[in-house]
Amino acid sequence: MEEIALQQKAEILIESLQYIKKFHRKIVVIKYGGHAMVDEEAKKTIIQDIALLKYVGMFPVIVHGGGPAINELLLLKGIQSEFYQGLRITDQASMEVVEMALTGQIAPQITADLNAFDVKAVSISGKDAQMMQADYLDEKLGLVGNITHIQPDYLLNLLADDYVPVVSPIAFGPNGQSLNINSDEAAWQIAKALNASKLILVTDVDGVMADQHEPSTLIPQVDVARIDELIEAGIIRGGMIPKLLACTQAVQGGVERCHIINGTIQHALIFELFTEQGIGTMVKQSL
Ligand SMILES: Nc1ncnc2c1ncn2[C@@H]1O[C@H](COP(=O)(O)OP(=O)(O)O)[C@@H](O)[C@H]1O
Ligand SMILES: CC(=O)N[C@@H](CCC(=O)OP(=O)(O)O)C(=O)O
Repeated sequence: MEEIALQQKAEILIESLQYIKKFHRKIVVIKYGGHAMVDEEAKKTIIQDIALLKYVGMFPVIVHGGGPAINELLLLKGIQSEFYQGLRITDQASMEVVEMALTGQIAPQITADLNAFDVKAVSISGKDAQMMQADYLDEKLGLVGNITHIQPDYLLNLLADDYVPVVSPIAFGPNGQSLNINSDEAAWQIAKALNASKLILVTDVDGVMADQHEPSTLIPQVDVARIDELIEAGIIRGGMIPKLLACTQAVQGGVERCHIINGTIQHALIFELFTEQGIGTMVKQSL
């Protein structure tokens, strides 16, 4: 019995060998969405998975979100918040709260959790070293940014020194003004600038579904050429639109594959990266 269990363990490790080899020394950008951070058990396994990716020789880069935590802090401070097409209308008072939640709470927590696994993680704001530069997107949205340039040197130096960067989606705007960036947007821009092999968007739904409320209708692969059609048909709505647009930009910008996965499934990242069938929805470019 004991021997069979050991044999199975060895087989599992050998099955993952081809993937470990494929992604060795490759950059994988992981967008860790706010909704996937709500479940404590799943949160623990995401951190373990990232630590494992690092220890088998990949270069994970984390871009985190935190919509629910920002909402909670705004509520506590009595500040009303509204969204326009998935983007938070951000005035100066809200911006302070957004920055406090993202760079003051969420990034240091993810970093500390990773460091507890002896991974050298560091939290950085997109503003640091002017890494993520942006302009105002639309005056109706206030302090929301439109990324104009990613300066990747700082991130590349961190990776070369074996650090795992945990990036908050705050950009350096005109005169150093902090600008609020949707984290899906920050993630694809960073993935493209780093020439990443993969972009993985971790959310709290299984992927793109033909019927959004029916997990059995999961679409395992979407070609970028079909995305507009799926949006026009009303199959992809709400928060899924920026995700698929981010995937489109990433794969058109040279990132080989983009995946949307459910981070509330324990060890979702390992399923995606180290198994033949993967998990969630893969977005790829037509051949
Ligand atoms: N076709 C679809 N398949 C799956 N989810 C969809 C679809 N269309 C719209 N959605 C919505 O997109 C949401 C995911 O986006 P969002 O809530 O912004 O995630 P996150 O906070 O992780 O960035 C889902 O919870 C779901 O309500
Ligand atoms: C401009 C804009 O909307 N910024 C987002 C940034 C956080 C985010 O994107 O978090 P999720 O990934 O959890 O949604 C916001 O203020 O909520």
